[in-house]
Amino acid sequence: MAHLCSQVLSTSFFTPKPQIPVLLSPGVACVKSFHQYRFLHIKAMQDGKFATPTSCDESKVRVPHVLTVAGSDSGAGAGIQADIKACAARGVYCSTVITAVTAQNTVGVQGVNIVPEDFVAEQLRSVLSDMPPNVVKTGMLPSTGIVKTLCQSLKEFPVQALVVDPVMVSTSGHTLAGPSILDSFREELLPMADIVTPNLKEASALLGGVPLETIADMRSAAKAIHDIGPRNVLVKGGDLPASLDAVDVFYDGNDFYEFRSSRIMTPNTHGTGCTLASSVAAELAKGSQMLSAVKVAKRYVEAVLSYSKNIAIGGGCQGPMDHLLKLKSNVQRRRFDPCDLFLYAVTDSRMNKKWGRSIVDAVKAAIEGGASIIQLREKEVETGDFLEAAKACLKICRVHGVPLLINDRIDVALASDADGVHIGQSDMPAHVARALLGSDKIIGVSCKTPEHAQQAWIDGADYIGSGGVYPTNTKENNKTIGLDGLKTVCVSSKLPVVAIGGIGMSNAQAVMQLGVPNLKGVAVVSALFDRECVMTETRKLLEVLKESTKIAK
Ligand SMILES: Nc1ncnc2c1ncn2[C@@H]1O[C@H](COP(=O)(O)OP(=O)(O)OP(=O)(O)O)[C@@H](O)[C@H]1O
Ligand SMILES: Cc1ncc(CO)c(N)n1
Ligand SMILES: [Mg+2]
Repeated sequence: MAHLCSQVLSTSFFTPKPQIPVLLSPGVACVKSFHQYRFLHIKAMQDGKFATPTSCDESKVRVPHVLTVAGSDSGAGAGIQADIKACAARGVYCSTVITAVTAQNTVGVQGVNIVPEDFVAEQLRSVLSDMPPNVVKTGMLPSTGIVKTLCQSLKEFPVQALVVDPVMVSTSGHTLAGPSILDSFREELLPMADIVTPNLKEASALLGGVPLETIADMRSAAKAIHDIGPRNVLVKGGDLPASLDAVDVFYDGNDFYEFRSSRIMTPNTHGTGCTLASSVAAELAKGSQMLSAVKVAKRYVEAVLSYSKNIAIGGGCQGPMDHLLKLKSNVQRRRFDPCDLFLYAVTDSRMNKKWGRSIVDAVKAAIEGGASIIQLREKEVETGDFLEAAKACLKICRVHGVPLLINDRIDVALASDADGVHIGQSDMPAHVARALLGSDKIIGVSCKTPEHAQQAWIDGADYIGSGGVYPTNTKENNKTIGLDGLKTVCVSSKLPVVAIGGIGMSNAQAVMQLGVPNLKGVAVVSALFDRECVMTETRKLLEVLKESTKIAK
């Protein structure tokens, strides 16, 4: 495999032989010729950075850029709209040349209006002459004239890579580019392409109508299409009948690769092809080699399909996907609910060591016992180990819908994508933590006084922890504020409060019966973790807390 890969990487991407580049300033190059232009991109990619062909200003930041030349889909599942969203999701700037405007929805294609050839040429000139993209990706090219115009423009303004998605028929069966374009595809566009990504019907059309029904057929088709001239071919198997997996066949002229993912059972597959090709283009623009670009793109399509499998947009049977899953997963993260503070379990590395348990085992047991929120307070663990433990705990917490907070360590919270942090008065100020963590994460602050509570509210915290209510030996030199001190803080606090410090089975009821509405629960360390069976102790405490709320009512 390793040698196959190196074969692929060394032969598949660009044909021109490298020449000596003209470097005008370190890291940034002004380029004189087509070959130098391409070589600089290869070199920059090898160095992990790109040269900006038209700029010699070192202070400017390079942005990977894909130009998509495609049709507009009013339903926004495919076409230009899918391309922009896929590029945005992959962190790449996307400019657009629109070749046709389609009236389309989840039912089908109601109309197609082709943009005049000279206006496609004008859009191409506008973008290519002023803001050269790293990669051009093509979608719907509805006329021979438009294909020829594009090829002409690419000769005039060469780019690092050309990704051709030979869009012909929509999934609903409507013709988007008729057979008249096939000759110009075969004769002009495909020979310029670094990769072409036909689905089964398109591969068949490019080869004069051969039937394609098996993976073996897809391999033969990939080889035959490669003979037309593109450097790489990806025959997509989304529509392969009776296939449990979604299998795509990649051929680089030497080797075949099968990219497999499980087939996601969903009607929301409109635009998978556009999304895949745009994602390949985006990865190439960021500097990936072809094989890894295809691998990453395929994984992204699978993730988006899986994320979007149950979304309901439109009444037809071909729904769109939701490309911006990363943004959405933040937005849809369960918001902090003050009731989460009810039984707040705080881990302690010394106690875990004493009882011979891992952090993960301690967390698992507390959750099984009914803890409603977990805080990892690990003062004696190395950062790397803490991060790994946090990630493992997070998996368990997510399964049970229990939020996981990290004590003090904002870096560990960020790196593990934990639900938030709990910070003390001498840690990073809460407003700085808020700026670092963003609006979705939970922030709790330890407060002993009404002034602390007021500041926590101003700083954007979600809750406060108040104590020590009783003397405790888990925290040295910690002033005890007693039930009175707790009550004073609760009464003044605009935020929900969890009581902490020396609370256990014997005194939890007294705390909960203080009778202040924003006291939402108790945080405990020793009462759970300095015991032989964490799960049993958590269960017992939960019962005590439930009982005390009944009494309070
Ligand atoms: N149900 C599915 N589950 C997983 N992957 C899928 C599914 N359907 C398609 N794919 C993948 O999506 C990518 C696009 O393939 P497909 O054959 O659907 O292209 P297409 O027909 O050009 O798409 P469209 O015309 O809908 O934009 C491929 O990588 C394919 O394997
Ligand atoms: C505009 C447009 N481009 C591509 C496709 C293929 O999915 C589509 N349905 N519509
Ligand atoms: Mg399809």
